[in-house]
Amino acid sequence: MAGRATPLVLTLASGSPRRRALLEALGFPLRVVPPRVEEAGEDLPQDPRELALALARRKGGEVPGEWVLAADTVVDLDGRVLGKPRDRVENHLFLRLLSGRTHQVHTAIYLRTPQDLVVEVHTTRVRFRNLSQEEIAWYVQSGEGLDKAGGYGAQGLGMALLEGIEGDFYTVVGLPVARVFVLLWERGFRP
Ligand SMILES: Cc1cn([C@H]2C[C@H](O)[C@@H](COP(=O)(O)OP(=O)(O)OP(=O)(O)O)O2)c(=O)[nH]c1=O
Repeated sequence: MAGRATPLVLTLASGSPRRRALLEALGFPLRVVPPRVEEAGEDLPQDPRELALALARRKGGEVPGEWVLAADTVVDLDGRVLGKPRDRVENHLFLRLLSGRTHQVHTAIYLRTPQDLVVEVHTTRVRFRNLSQEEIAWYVQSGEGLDKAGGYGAQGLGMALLEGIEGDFYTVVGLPVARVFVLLWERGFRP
């Protein structure tokens, strides 16, 4: 119809319910297309930040659309990547490693627009309390950490494990949402 622009839709190349909820909370019209990518492999970088960037690119590059957003979150304990735990035993191990220490959470974002492509990585430092074996067992049996990088969710029961956070909280839970908001806003995509 003359004079009526097609409403913009942001294609979210992610199966993460967290990412979806954050963008929906801001009112962005979304189309969710989970990418089917291998998140492991010999061809991926070892460096945690580079790994997050490579995976975000891989996810976003898979999905067609005019406005496409993808992200990847990596937990980095002194250079060692802690991915999603394979099972409860590994989740237990991860929490023992994280206990009483500070780690970094890197979230890379990939935003493809009709004008350009932005790929960048954001980092937040998270410090865990000293956790007892009983506390770790309590958390692991909840199952909350199993689908999350590092084996915990700072937005859920995992809040009880934290001593402090330095940086953007939303970077920890999977999307530096204020930065995404700015990138979209600057390009004329407003919720
Ligand atoms: C550290 C941490 C991670 N996470 C989540 C965010 C991400 O969803 C997940 C890391 O895995 P990702 O591979 O980044 O994302 P995903 O597999 O859930 O979704 P997709 O690849 O389809 O986009 O861990 C939390 O929800 N809370 C936390 O505190």
